[in-house]
Amino acid sequence: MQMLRDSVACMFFSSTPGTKALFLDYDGTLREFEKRPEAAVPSEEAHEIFHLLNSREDLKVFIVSGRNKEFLEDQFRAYNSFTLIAEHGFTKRGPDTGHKWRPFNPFTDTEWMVKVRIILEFFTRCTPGSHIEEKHSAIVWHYRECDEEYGQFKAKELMHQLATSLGNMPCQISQGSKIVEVASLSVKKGLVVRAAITQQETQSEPFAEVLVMGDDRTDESMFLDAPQGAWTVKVGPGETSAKHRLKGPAEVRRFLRIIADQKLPSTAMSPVSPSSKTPKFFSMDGRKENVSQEDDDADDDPLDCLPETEEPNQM
Ligand SMILES: O=P(O)(O)OC[C@H]1O[C@H](O[C@H]2O[C@H](CO)[C@@H](O)[C@H](O)[C@H]2O)[C@H](O)[C@@H](O)[C@@H]1O
Repeated sequence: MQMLRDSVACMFFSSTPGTKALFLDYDGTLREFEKRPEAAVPSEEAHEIFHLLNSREDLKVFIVSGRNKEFLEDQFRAYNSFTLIAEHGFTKRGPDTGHKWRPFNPFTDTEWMVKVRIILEFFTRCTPGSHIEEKHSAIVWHYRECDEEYGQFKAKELMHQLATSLGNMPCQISQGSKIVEVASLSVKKGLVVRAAITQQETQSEPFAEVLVMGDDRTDESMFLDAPQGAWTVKVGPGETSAKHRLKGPAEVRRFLRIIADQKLPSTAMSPVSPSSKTPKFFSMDGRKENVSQEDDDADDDPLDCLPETEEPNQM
């Protein structure tokens, strides 16, 4: 696995032909963690980057988050070219839904939440510092503010309790960053990526490039379901199926700023001219279409898109 190099950003310049897609997780990827979810809002610096990305007609930005629709709408409503995906793929809002929230699967069953809430309330009562976040299709037990060791111990116990109590109810239990989350079985971030790629293909304009960034276990399905030629980026440490890595949200924002600002740091040069490259196109069966040998090689070394005389800028 390689660290994501700055030079990869040149695949996402406006002078590169075709529409490019960015699938971005929120917590732990675009934003550092905070003790309470409501405190982790985008910084001014992040808003500047979102503003620049929003004004790029050649980019489609997808915020693929575990947050509920109210939070995402509050924070991202100014960016009307963005598609917002709430609760790991439960509902979405963007240009193609007329900026109205639409469920991905209108038959998502959430009746199991009543039973889960009772168990989480019991654990909250006996774990000082913990709290519950209730969403529309998922319910979360937070223990970031607990005593480190005791919180971890209770989280393990809760995972076990949920696994034995929920039987074959249509929900999935997962442990994220200082949270235990129970979500509807029919939601998965990877399905969002697949649907967007397929929709773009049916409009006869497959994405020229795809970038997927996430820090959490729920983001692994995006890495796995992304097309073969996609730039998949794990943010932070840990096992992953992503091909590249960045250290944390600050590096993610720095990388996105390079795309948004359209210049590579220190080299300050423009990317390869549009006419000198054939765009590579993705299809959902994992093959790349319309890919010349030259472009295939460019996948192996993104520095190929820079003029040969320049020194590469590596991270
Ligand atoms: O898919 P994401 O956008 O990464 O959302 C995953 C969960 O993120 C939130 O929890 C995390 O961030 C909180 C704020 O920094 C932090 O307090 C918590 O410990 C983290 O796990 C969110 O509250 C959850 O609903 C999301 O599922």
